[in-house]
Order: sequence, then C-alpha cells, then structure tokens
Amino acid sequence: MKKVLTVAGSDSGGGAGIQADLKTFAALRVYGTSVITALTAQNTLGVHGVHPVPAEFVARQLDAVLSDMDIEAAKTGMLVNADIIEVVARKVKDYGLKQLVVDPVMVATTGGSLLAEKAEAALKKELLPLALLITPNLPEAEVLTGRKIKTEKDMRECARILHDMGVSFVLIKGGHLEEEAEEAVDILYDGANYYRFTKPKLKINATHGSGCTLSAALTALLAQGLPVEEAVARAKEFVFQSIKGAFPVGKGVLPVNPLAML
Ligand SMILES: Nc1ncnc2c1ncn2[C@@H]1O[C@H](COP(=O)(O)OP(=O)(O)OP(=O)(O)O)[C@@H](O)[C@H]1O
Ligand SMILES: Cc1ncc(COP(=O)(O)O)c(N)n1
Repeated sequence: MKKVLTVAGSDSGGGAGIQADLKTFAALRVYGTSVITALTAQNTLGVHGVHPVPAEFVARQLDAVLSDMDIEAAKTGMLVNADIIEVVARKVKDYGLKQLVVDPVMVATTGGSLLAEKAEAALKKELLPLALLITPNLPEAEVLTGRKIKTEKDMRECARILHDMGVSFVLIKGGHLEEEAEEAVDILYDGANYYRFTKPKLKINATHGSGCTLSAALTALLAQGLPVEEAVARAKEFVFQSIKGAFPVGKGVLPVNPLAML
C-alpha cells in the first residue's frame, strides 16, 4: 500500500482538514500519515478558535514521519503562519519530496481565517516553487495573483501567472464561479495546455471540506502513479460523489462524505 502525508489543521467537527484527508486516504486505499499544524475549535457553523502548533513541533512531526517512511506523495492544507510554511518548505527540500500538492487554504467556507495575512508572501516565495500541483479556489487564486476572477478566461490567465511562479501544474477550482451556474468547472494548466474538467453543480449546501477532499484524493491518486490529468478527473469525480453522498451533520454547512462510495 502506498504511503502518503497530509500537513494540515484539525477540524474538531470532522468535516475538513486532517479529518477529511484521512477519510479520503482510507477510501482510496492509501496509508495516511498526518502532521498537524493547528487545532481548530470548529463545527458546521464556523471556526470558533485556532490553536497553532509551534513551528519547531511541526518540524519534529515531519522528521518523525519522513525519516521513517517512504512517502510517495504529500499535501498541505491549513498552514497557519509564515514560520510553519518555512519549516514545511525546508523539510520538503531536505527529504526530497517530489509529489507535493499545495492546497493554499486561507479562509474556511463558513468564514474564519486559516492563514495569517502576512504568511501569503511566504506561501508564494517558499512553498509554491516546490509544488507539483497547486489547487486554489477562486478567492485564493485572486489573492495569490492580485487579479479578479469573473470568467473562465480569467481562471486561465491566473493559472498561467501561478505557473510562472514555479508550480508545475495549476488547478483552479471554479466551485465559486457563479452561484447559479449549472456546472462546476475546474481548469488545469501544465505550462503548455489547458484542460477543462466539468461536473453538474449539485444544488446542495454540502461543500464543507470539498477542497480538502479534492487535494487529498489527488495526493492519493498521484501516489498510486496516475498522471496528473487523469488524477484530476478521478479526484473530481470522487468529490462529486462525496458532495452527493453528504448527510445531515450539525446546523450549518454540510460536510462532504468521502466514505460515500464505500
Ligand atoms: N455544488 C457543487 N457541485 C459539484 N461540484 C462542486 C460543487 N461545489 C464545488 N464543487 C467542486 O468541488 C471541488 C472543490 O471546489 P471549491 O471551489 O468549492 O473549492 P474550495 O472552496 O477550496 O472548497 P472548500 O469548500 O473546501 O473551501 C472542485 O472540484 C469544484 O468544482
Ligand atoms: C482545519 C481546516 N482546514 C481546512 C479548512 C477549509 O475547508 P472549508 O473551506 O471546506 O471550510 C477548514 N475549514 N478547516
């Protein structure tokens, strides 16, 4: 069984972060390890508190996993602050992790900041050049590029700008493109070609954890040797089924259900 790693925050409500990632890894039959960057006191209604892990203890967790196990692919989610970003970037280089998926998590679906504003520069400078694949949603792509995104043409333009920052593959998620849209469109750019991935937009308020689940699925599928374009198609289908298979949990935004297909 392939071994993978998530570097992310804990969601006490079980819908996003580490919890979504480990469910996704198990559903896709890879062995999941986890380096926790922060505890969040969170539920389906919002983020009620963030307790960051000291950067040196993030380093210790990374050493524990990476010095012992042969990790085929890793993802990052909530990284909290610039100190943690720097530690993660250093360890990715030290251990020669090649298949790194960066989900540049900034704000929770329910609101609530998950990354210090000052850390955006560190994310761009330290981590993006090490990423095989980056998976921003539209607000994250806007922050990283300084552009507004209103159309698919804007998505393609931002993907090109992010590729120029040193990322091999850029996947811009269009879940937030138009409230009333019939399709959820994502755009992948590899420096030469654009690929368009589309699924019907499900009319249910069940997107808590959808971004985490997508990047975790991509990590699992890359670890299993799929080429990036095929991994994106499979991961998008996985998220679609996870949204479709959501069930009531709490009083707010429904969490996706990565176990829906089991
Ligand atoms: N209503 C929907 N129906 C089908 N697919 C969707 C829907 N909303 C989002 N998606 C898909 O889910 C994935 C995550 O997209 P989204 O743009 O919501 O990312 P995100 O904002 O990072 O997610 P999160 O809600 O976890 O923050 C993408 O592949 C997107 O196309
Ligand atoms: C610990 C953690 N990591 C990531 C997210 C983003 O997920 P979402 O945008 O679906 O709330 C989150 N809410 N909590």
